[in-house]
Amino acid sequence: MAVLFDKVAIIGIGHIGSSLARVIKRDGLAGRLVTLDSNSLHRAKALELGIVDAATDDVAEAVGDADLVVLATPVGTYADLAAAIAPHLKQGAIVSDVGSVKMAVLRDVGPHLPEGVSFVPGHPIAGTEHSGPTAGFAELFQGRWCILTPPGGTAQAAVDKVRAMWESAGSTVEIMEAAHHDRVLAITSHLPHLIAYTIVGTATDLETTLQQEVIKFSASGFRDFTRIAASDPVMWRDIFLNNREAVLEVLQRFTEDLTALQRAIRWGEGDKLEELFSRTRAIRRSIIDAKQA
Ligand SMILES: NC(=O)c1ccc[n+]([C@@H]2O[C@H](COP(=O)([O-])OP(=O)(O)OC[C@H]3O[C@@H](n4cnc5c(N)ncnc54)[C@H](O)[C@@H]3O)[C@@H](O)[C@H]2O)c1
Ligand SMILES: O=C(O)C(=O)C[C@]1(C(=O)O)C=C[C@@H](O)C=C1
Repeated sequence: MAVLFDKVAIIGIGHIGSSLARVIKRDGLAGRLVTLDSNSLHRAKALELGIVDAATDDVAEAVGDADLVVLATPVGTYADLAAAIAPHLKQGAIVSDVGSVKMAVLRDVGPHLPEGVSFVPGHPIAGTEHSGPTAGFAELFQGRWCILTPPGGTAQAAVDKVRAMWESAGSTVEIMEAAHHDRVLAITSHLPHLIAYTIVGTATDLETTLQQEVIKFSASGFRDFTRIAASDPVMWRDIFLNNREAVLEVLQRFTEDLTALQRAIRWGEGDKLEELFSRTRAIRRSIIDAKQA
């Protein structure tokens, strides 16, 4: 692919930032690729891996002259980072991000950006439970969705350039309202993580009483939960604190459904259990069929 940007700055060269850096390098999307990261070990590793041209902790050096700046740190850092980078942004620059929530990004980043800078928030729906620059890989975004939530009035040319970058990564891009994104992701991503954190926490507490037997006899169902529950604690703390309303809403609904199941088990209502399990089995099969089509 042709060069999309003369200079790109990635803020945070962890799992997602380094995966994007690998794509940018692989596809020659930037004339120069610089990272700003507060962790000196991550800066050194990114240089050693050859996935960036320069790594710094100096904001002006990183974002000065950049045509695209991508925030790829936990969303709780965004407000301070936006305030720090804003004075160094050039006219015509695009600011984007990869954060897992989007309303909070509009709230925390948007107000800091000067006139003449375009804002195209993004969220690649791809990731693993691993963190840091060694956990990244260029194929991470292949065949996955990337949601962009540009605020009304954003220059179309800026949206098109960010779209082209994600399409080069192999993703299908969808434009969405930030509030809608947060409600959808609350159920498809945030609630499942909360459930995984809870179930592994409960099992570990029980294990103390049952003396090690929970982990010892854990079958694949529980192991799947432990993978999700191994996800980065800081990243997920920030997601829940910054998508509070949408998560609390689906959690309320989930709690009611769980109580209904509890009742069905207590009163021996097998038909109710079987009806739900049949419905969810059909959903799983339709997801697999849609993927294969
Ligand atoms: N991991 C996933 O599955 C996934 C998927 C999609 C989106 N995201 C989003 O991507 C973002 C990054 O997640 P990740 O998994 O790559 O995390 P990560 O921990 O692997 O990487 C974060 C990087 O940011 C750096 N950093 C942290 N605070 C900083 C600061 N104030 N200034 C400069 N650098 C700082 C860290 O040193 C680290 O290198 C988060 O906003 C997350 O919500 C994550
Ligand atoms: O597969 C995983 O490990 C993930 O949790 C990835 C996952 C998800 O929930 O789908 C996690 C958070 C992101 O914002 C996007 C993707």
